[in-house]
Amino acid sequence: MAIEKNTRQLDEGIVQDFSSRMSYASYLQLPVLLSAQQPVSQPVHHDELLFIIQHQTTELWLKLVLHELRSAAGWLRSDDLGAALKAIARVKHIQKTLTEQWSVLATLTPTEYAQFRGFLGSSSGFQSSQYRAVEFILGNKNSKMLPVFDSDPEARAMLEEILHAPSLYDEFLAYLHRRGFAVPAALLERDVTQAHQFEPALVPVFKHIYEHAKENWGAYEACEELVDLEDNFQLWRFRHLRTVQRTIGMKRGTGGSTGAAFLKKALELTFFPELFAVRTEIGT
Ligand code: HEM
Ligand SMILES: N[C@@H](CC(=O)c1ccccc1NC=O)C(=O)O
Repeated sequence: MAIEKNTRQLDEGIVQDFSSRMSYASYLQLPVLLSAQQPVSQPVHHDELLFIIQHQTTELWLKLVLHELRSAAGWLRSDDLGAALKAIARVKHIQKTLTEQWSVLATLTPTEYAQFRGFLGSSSGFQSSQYRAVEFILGNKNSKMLPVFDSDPEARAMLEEILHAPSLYDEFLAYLHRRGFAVPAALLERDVTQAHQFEPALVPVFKHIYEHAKENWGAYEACEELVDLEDNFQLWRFRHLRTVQRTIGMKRGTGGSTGAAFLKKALELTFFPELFAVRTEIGT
């Protein structure tokens, strides 16, 4: 039937009685999800809801990123490169969404934020356990990050587990070793609770992969996927830094750090240094 009065007629079969059936709201636990936005400002500031939802949506996506990256590491461990690459591809799309999402928060002016910032106390994104877990699994291990989670034993235990597990890169290098590539033994036996440090002897391994891509397509593709992951991660960090600069300038952070100056230092970090170093060597 054609549309009449610019109003859509409902199809015959549309289910309407959910007294004993699973509904949208019950499957998604919407009463729990949608009751978790509780502004703390008094009187409630109009813009605090934006601030809360921006963070909560980020945490939801981080939950999926973590799920995918942990699975990807596991798939590499069992030599299932295809499954690992599929998970990483999904993570890359989530990262793009998260980076784009900063533009929503950028509509919060410094004046508006200053009107409710005081109510946030000492809370800060620095205390995000899921964010820290993602950093750890990508290889930016740092046990000094743990004490802020002492009052949250579950979060601390989750982080300790990831700290003591091989990172995604550790798993990739072990995979390459099993496939016959000359990955330095020091890397395969390294203390995985520490941040990965640049290993010059790994660069020729990647040079070989890049220069013989056709014969090593899986490894080559994985290298490029990891470069994308790092690139995307840095873009998120950069947008965070710019958002911080435009909302609080050079103020100290609520978490106690120097603020923008502290965040800027993270832009010097790298997860996969040899994958960037190999660029200099290619074609020479
Ligand atoms: C107006 C918005 C924001 C401001 C002014 C801001 C400010 C800051 C500052 C100053 C820090 C340094 C730690 C501290 O002393 O507090 C920090 C860290 C952090 N923030 Fe934000 N932030 C904002 C929004 C967000 C959002 C939306 C997220 C998403 C979850 C987020 C996640 C983080 C994370 C994960 C860290 C730790 C970064 C690291 O360890 O390098 N921030 N933020
Ligand atoms: N660190 C921010 C406060 C902040 O952005 C924040 C506060 C509570 C929960 C998450 C936050 N996001 C990122 O740090 C500030 O210094 O203004």
